[in-house]
Amino acid sequence: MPTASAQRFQKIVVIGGGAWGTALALTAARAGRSVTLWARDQSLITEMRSRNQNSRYLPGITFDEDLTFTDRLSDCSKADAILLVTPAQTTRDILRVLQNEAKLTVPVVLCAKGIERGTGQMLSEVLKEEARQAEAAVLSGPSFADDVARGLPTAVTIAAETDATAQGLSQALAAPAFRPYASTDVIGAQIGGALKNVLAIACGAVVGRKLGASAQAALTARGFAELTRLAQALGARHETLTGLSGLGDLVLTCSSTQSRNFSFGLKLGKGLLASDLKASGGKLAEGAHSARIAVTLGDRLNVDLPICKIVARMVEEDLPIEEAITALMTRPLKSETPPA
Ligand SMILES: NC(=O)C1=CN([C@@H]2O[C@H](COP(=O)(O)OP(=O)(O)OC[C@H]3O[C@@H](n4cnc5c(N)ncnc54)[C@H](O)[C@@H]3O)[C@@H](O)[C@H]2O)C=CC1
Ligand SMILES: O=C(CO)COP(=O)(O)O
Repeated sequence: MPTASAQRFQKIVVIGGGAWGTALALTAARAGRSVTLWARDQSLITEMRSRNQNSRYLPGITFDEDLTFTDRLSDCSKADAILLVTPAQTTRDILRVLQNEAKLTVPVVLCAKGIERGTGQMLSEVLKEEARQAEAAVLSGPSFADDVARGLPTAVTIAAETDATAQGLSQALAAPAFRPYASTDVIGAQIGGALKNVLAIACGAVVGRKLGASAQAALTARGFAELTRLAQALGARHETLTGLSGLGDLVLTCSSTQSRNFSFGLKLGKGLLASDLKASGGKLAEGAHSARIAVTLGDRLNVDLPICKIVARMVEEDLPIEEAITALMTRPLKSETPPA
C-alpha cells in the first residue's frame, strides 16, 4: 500500500534518455511510479518503445518495465516531480525551455553532477534563477547507471529544500534494490558529486601511470580533504560529506574503471592528451568540465584545491602526467589538520 507522501509523487517525468536518465526511469517504475521518459533523440525513443532497449547508453540491458516515452517537453506539465538527468552544463538551457513549456511549480530533482562553468553556481542555484517556484531537490550517491538498471543494490541521498519533499521523494522512489536516504542539505549533496568527478580523473591518472595502490589511497584521502574544505565553505553539513553523496561516491568513482571520469584519467596517466581525448568525442566525463570552475570557486572562497588545480591543468592545458606528479609531490609540506 503506497504511503500518502509517496502518492504525492505518483507521476514522474525523467528528462534525459542517456544512461542515468534511463536507469532512473526504470528504478522509478519498479518503485510503482507512473513514469514518462523524455529524450531529444527520436531514434532512441523508437528503439526504447519498440525493443525495450537503450543500446547506445545501456548496452546489453532489456527492460520489461512499463514506461511512456516522449520527445515533447510540454508533457512535463503533468508531472508531480521532474528528474533532470542531462549533463550539468545543459541544465540552464533545458530549465529555460521547460519553464516556457510547462511552468515549473513541482520539485525538480537535479541528478547531474557538476558545477555550471559560466557562473560557478550549483545546479540548485541555476534552478532558482530559472524557475523560482520549483523546489530544488538533488539525487546523488554511489550509483552506476548500469548497476541500477540491472537492479543491483544501490543507496543514494535525496536532498530537498524541505524535509517533507525529501521524505516524500525518498518513499516514492524507493524500490527493492534502490534505497534513498532523505536529507535537507541540498548544497552538500551536490558538491560531493561535482568534486568526486574531478578527483576521480586524478585517481585514474595515478593508476594509468602505475604509481601503485598507496598513491591511489593517498590521493583519495587528500581529495576528500579538498572536497570537505570547499563544501564547508559553501555551508554543507559534515554528515553529508561523510555520507553517500560525499565519501561514498568518492570511493566508488576513485576506484572503478566502470567510472567514465576514472577511465578518462586512466588514459591521461597512460600518456594520452586531454585535447585529443576531447576531440575524439567519447563518453561524458563531467569532471573535465567542472575542474577549472571548481578551482575558481575555491579561489573566490579562499579554499585551496591543489588536486583539482592539477586536474584542471591536465584537462585544459594538456599538462603531462610527469609534470602533474612533480607539481603535487613538491608542494610545501603542511599539517594534515589545519590549525583551528
Ligand atoms: N551514468 C551514471 O552512472 C551516472 C551519471 N550521473 C550524472 O548524470 C548526468 C547525465 O549522465 P549520463 O546519463 O550518464 O550521460 P549520458 O552521456 O549517458 O547521457 C546524456 C544524455 O543527455 C542528452 N543530452 C545531452 N545534451 C543535451 C541537451 N543539450 N539537451 C537535451 N539532452 C541532452 C544526451 O542525448 C543523452 O541522452 C551527468 O551529470 C552524470 O554525472 C550521475 C550518477 C550516475
Ligand atoms: O556518478 C557516478 C557514480 O556514482 C558515475 O560516475 P562516472 O560519470 O564517472 O561514470
